[in-house]
Amino acid sequence: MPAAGLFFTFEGIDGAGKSTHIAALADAFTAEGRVVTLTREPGGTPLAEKLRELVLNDAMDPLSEALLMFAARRDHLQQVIEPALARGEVVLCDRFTDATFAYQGSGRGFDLNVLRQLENWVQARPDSPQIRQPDLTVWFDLPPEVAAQRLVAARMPDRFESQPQAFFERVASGYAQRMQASPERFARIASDLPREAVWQQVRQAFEQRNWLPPEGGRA
Ligand SMILES: Nc1ncnc2c1ncn2[C@@H]1O[C@H](COP(=O)(O)OP(=O)(O)OP(=O)(O)O)[C@@H](O)[C@H]1O
Ligand SMILES: Cc1cn([C@H]2C[C@H](O)[C@@H](COP(=O)(O)O)O2)c(=O)[nH]c1=O
Repeated sequence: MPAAGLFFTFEGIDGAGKSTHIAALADAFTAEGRVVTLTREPGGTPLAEKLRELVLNDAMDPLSEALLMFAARRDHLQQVIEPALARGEVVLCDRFTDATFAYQGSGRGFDLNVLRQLENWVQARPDSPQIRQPDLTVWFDLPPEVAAQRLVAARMPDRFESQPQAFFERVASGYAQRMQASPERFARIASDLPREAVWQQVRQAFEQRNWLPPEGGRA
């Protein structure tokens, strides 16, 4: 029987350490013989990458920002995520809808009920009464002041990365609320630790759910 598709998303404030570990997870699944689709939001398709350029660089009001995030997501789901899951692949997606609730909802103060409605429309599936949601969301939880220190050394800030620390405190509390609402979908990773200690938590989150074997556990 072909393997079932698996959809995993990675969340956290800017600089929390997602990218560092997504590549290692892709290697771990590939080593298990799985085909991996590595992708990101906003982005992942030619159209969604164009929308990414706009939302990361152009000034706009919170409703426009939220609508563009969901427009990019709709295209990404239809062109990349759903087809990959239908082929039985492992989809590793750097950010998804929890980011919209955290950034546009808690960060910008945009109406959460409108976001819930958009989530229901955009993630609707023709073959199921349930909307598409990740099988697991890995949340890299890092204090905003630590993330800011890490990013200073890393790159030029975009529209989101240049927000003040209070914005990222609201974003972090938005992630905490999303986890509280669906605890079974989340693995919280204490991320203010050395890279190897963070990786061990990430790996264990997948081993505990039997999506990866114990590290070094194969002959
Ligand atoms: N555990 C760690 N300790 C110290 N520095 C780290 C750790 N993990 C990642 N970093 C560094 O912090 C910076 C941000 O990491 P990374 O790019 O992985 O974060 P991110 O969550 O993907 O960020 P963004 O969402 O903004 O793209 C990088 O320079 C990375 O090398
Ligand atoms: C999906 C999504 C993303 N954002 C923000 C969060 C980040 O600041 C950027 C993406 O940059 P990254 O380096 O690729 O993480 O976009 C958002 O505000 N809302 C969303 O739904």
